[in-house]
Amino acid sequence: MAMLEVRGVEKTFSPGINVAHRALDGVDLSMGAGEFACVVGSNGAGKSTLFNVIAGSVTPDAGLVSIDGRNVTFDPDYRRARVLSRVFQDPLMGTAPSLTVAENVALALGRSERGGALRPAMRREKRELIAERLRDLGFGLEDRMDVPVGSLSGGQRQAVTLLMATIGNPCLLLLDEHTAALDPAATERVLELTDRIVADQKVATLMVTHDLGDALAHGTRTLVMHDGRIVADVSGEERASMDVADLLELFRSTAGTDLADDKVLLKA
Ligand SMILES: Nc1ncnc2c1ncn2[C@@H]1O[C@H](COP(=O)(O)OP(=O)(O)OP(=O)(O)O)[C@@H](O)[C@H]1O
Repeated sequence: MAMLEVRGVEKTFSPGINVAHRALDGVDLSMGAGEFACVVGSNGAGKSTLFNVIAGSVTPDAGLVSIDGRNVTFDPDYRRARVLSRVFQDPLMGTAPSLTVAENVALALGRSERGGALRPAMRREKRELIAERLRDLGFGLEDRMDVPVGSLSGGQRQAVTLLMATIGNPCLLLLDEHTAALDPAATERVLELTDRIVADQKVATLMVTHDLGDALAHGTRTLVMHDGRIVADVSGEERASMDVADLLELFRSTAGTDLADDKVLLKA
């Protein structure tokens, strides 16, 4: 069964006035467990709006969204929180920066007392479990459990955020340019970790990226968006044999124009 079904989704902002813009123009998408699709596209193609509709922070004008077989089209975002996690470009959006690494992970585990009682009350088994999960990340965070998340490097913070986003085994993971603020070395490490988490947990994953090389090197599918539509969806051997030049050509032939993305990265 599909973990995510998006059918005929349409969204127009400011309808009825001159600047009305159809941000999503009939989007269909089906994702199975463990599928990992990278999403690329031109400026204003509708990538963020699609994520917002899937996450429930924007309601579509038409169409449906279903997660793990349940129609969630009109459910508010907080009612999807158990089945869906989203990681943003800014790692501080998914964490409490003044709390320690261990406290943040404990909060995500959902079994902790709140506020100041958290640290002394954290039992040894829970600390050991958290240390083990941190060790698995491979970022040395098991030795930094008691430092505030705000003092970590960007890559370490995104590693903690990824752990927190997936510790509750969501059906669906939305990665919203989650490496865009990182340097190339940290980006590489966070993407390797992302690949590992998606493979281990078999979570259906969508990742927006402006790096066309990463969009082909990571995951199992590449989706190309333009003008509110998914204009290409490549996987399997076709994708495996593609390079960045092929992806640009695919964009040109399916969108009918060159890719116009002021944040695009073309490394092979
Ligand atoms: N809240 C909003 N109100 C009005 N227009 C909006 C709103 N959100 C998005 N839009 C418009 O919808 C269109 C799609 O925007 P969206 O942010 O989804 O594109 P995107 O593919 O994420 O772009 P980018 O890569 O440039 O961030 C754009 O024309 C944008 O201006």
